[in-house]
Amino acid sequence: MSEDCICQFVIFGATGDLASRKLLPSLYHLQCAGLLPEELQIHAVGRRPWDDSGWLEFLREQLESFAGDFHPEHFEKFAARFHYVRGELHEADLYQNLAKQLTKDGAQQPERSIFYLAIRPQDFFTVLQNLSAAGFHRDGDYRIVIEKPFGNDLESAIQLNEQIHRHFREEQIYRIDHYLGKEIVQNLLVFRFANLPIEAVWNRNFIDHVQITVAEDLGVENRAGYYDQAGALRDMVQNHLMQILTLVAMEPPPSLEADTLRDEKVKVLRSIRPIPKTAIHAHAIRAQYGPGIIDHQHVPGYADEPGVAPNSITETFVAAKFYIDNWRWRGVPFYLRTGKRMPTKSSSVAIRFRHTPQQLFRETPIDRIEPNWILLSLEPESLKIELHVKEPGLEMRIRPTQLNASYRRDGEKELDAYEALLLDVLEGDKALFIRFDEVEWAWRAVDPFIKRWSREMDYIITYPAGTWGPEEATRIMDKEDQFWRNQL
Ligand SMILES: NC(=O)C1=CN([C@@H]2O[C@H](COP(=O)(O)OP(=O)(O)OC[C@H]3O[C@@H](n4cnc5c(N)ncnc54)[C@H](OP(=O)(O)O)[C@@H]3O)[C@@H](O)[C@H]2O)C=CC1
Ligand SMILES: O=C1O[C@H](COP(=O)(O)O)[C@@H](O)[C@H](O)[C@H]1O
Repeated sequence: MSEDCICQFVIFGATGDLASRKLLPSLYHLQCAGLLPEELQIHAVGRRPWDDSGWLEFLREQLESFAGDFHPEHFEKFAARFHYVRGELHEADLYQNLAKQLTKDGAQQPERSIFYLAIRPQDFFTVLQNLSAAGFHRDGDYRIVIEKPFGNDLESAIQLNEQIHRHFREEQIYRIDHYLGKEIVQNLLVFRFANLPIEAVWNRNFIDHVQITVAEDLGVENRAGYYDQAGALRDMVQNHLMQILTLVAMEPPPSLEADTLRDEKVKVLRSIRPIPKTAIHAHAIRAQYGPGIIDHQHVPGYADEPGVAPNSITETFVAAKFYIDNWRWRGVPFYLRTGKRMPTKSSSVAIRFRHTPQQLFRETPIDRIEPNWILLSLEPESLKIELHVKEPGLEMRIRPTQLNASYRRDGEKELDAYEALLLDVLEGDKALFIRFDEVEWAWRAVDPFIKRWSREMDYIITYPAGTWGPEEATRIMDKEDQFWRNQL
């Protein structure tokens, strides 16, 4: 066994949606690419009454469904790394069994290990406390990967952080936001800071508004246990969308070192204008999907999904407006929107520029002249700039065209966000993980909505599945000529 290899990887919540959809396929792809340390053992923790063979059957099914390419010969080697550990998260037995399994014969302490918390946020602390009591403490070489949302609101996030620090050192904590592992999200930094013409117009003098959309066609699937408590604001806005916002809005950092980047991101979050209690409805709208049609198939509404509480008013859609009160962005609205059961999976940053000061080409009706846009699509990946050109012919009519700056060359393969971030955890590289002050200031930005909505528990508007959300979502826009950009 190589000396500096961290060779024990424990997944809490190994039977959950995150594990099935993302973690297990990513680990499997790393296996296929020969990127996992030879000695790595993976301990799958779940409460289902299985032995190793029951787990392996489940593992195979999940990989066949979600890994894309299933190779029996890679699977055999991958499967050989696994052990199933059955237990309830709040019972000490589980951790004692784990400690036995991770302690070599004759050793005093369990081996160096990574613990991945792919569980509901309300269980994070229970697990950490139990781990610490079982001997996986701050003095050993243990890495803890904590999923988002970190906490349930500002207060609980601060409390959770304090509690964690009683048992573990900050260096041991990897707060993950997998959007930071997406290459196109990282490409935002390159686009902005490696291109002089872009950075020169990236401010309030030229930009009318910014839209960040993360749309999913999936519904809640089988994860109501987690989602019905969380809702879209906590699940997506507080973390993924806020992280994208910081990368769009931040100042150039002095270097790409993890902490200098985080310092700049925190400055953005601290500059977000606090939303007064009386202005919540002008700044945000929440909604829940009803029944509808996606891909020609009827799908049920959220209220009829398995595990959703009767009369749940959990939001599956949020549109919100933020202002960043600094020299660069004062007065420019940032519109954020996310939803489940929208027509398609698509995530984007759409930046609309102001109109030119003079309308010279009068043969094109003024209401048909859309200002320039920069359209950065995270999924499917693309980067476009929308400009005007002259329509061929005698008249000076203009029409929009798109410059496509998409950057992936044929054959260049996308590394999945989780693959990249899991490798970082194995290598101990924290550059793409979140510092607590980022979490804290992101909660401060969304906390006014949480507080207000927690007092409005009797009603939520709905939108038909397969649509771009409720029509009311344009209500938060500042000007009549602003509209959600659905097609890029
Ligand atoms: N799903 C996704 O796409 C993503 C999820 N995340 C984050 O991952 C975390 C988990 O989400 P997700 O996987 O969707 O949630 P799920 O509800 O699908 O999974 C929760 C997991 O915890 C297990 N569990 C729950 N209670 C206990 C218990 N008392 N004892 C033992 N095990 C228990 C469940 O076991 P069982 O299967 O038996 O119920 C399941 O394996 C959340 O923080 C979420 O924000 C982050 C990015 C993407
Ligand atoms: O964190 C989460 O992200 C997924 C969407 O991730 P993506 O990489 O597929 O865009 C979302 O489905 C889930 O609800 C949320 O917890």
